[in-house]
Amino acid sequence: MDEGEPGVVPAVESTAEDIAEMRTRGAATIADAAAAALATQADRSTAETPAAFRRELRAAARTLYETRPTAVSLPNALRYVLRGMDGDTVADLRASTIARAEAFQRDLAQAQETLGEIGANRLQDGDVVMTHCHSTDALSCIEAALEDGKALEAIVKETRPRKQGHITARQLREWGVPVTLIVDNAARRYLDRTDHVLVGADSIAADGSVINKIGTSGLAVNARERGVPLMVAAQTIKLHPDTMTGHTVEIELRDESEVLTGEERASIVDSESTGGDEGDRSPETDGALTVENPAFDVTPARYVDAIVTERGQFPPESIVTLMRELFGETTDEPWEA
Ligand SMILES: O=C(COP(=O)(O)O)[C@H](O)[C@H](O)COP(=O)(O)O
Repeated sequence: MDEGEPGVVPAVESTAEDIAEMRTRGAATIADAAAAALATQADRSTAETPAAFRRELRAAARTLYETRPTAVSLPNALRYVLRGMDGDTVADLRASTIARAEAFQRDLAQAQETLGEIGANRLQDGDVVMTHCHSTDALSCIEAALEDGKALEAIVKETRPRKQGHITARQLREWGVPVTLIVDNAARRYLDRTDHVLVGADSIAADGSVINKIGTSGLAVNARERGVPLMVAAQTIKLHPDTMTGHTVEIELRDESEVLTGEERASIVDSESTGGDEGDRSPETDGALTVENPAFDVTPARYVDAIVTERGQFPPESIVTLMRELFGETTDEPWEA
């Protein structure tokens, strides 16, 4: 991350670092943390003029925006809060920004609950649900189904390289759901006894394609081949308005170290094959061994059976109508103003 922008309070810097380092992760959780950070910036700002206050809030939003590129919930949250910054005095600007951020957080929690109730209707008593990664929106559907008295079982994909499947498994066990944890490569085999694949989303494009944790698209293709429906649980904050004007969603590439330790690299690229010294094994010098670590992939709309939002469930091809209604045709980046 950069040096830091003038006026940005340390709490915002540390929220940004938590997001970048994935101590705070998952699209909804990131959006919630970003809104809370803007409220903290507003609260702790020492700006003496309205112009300075606005500058600081924009700088704070930029700091948060630059952390991770794929989950659109982050810029959507920042845009929402900054648009609510209103007033002619620092006191008014502070109060309106904090109120707007708090409203955002309340709505986010409410949307997740509502979405869960809608998604739960798709799940029947006795169903087996396969999950990928850890999605609070997806889990909300399972929680609501359990509250309705339905017994569910889960097949939880480990989700390499960071194993967010363990977080999902822990939550499901806390709720008393029987869990079978599998490695990602076993998914197709276990689709034979799966009734629903249930995943979340980091972004949803105007054509209904779903951007989610790497491996989602392969799972979706396999699920279609096996005749298992794929349901995406995603609050409308995951709709990516820029895709209405043809922009593509940037897929985050993460560090090699999540995939391969230095020792593992050395065991692959030995001194013989590099023709160099024992110590000459850094990623820079072992140019011929490239590790790529995309964090997300794109699942085309045709493999998705339903997108469940707090506004109802939609066939993916019709999501653009909701996107237009909620975001209009254009978006701006108020932190660049
Ligand atoms: O892909 C991930 C998390 O990726 P990462 O671990 O890289 O952040 C989740 O499926 C979505 O963010 C949805 O989560 P939620 O439903 O909680 O918003």
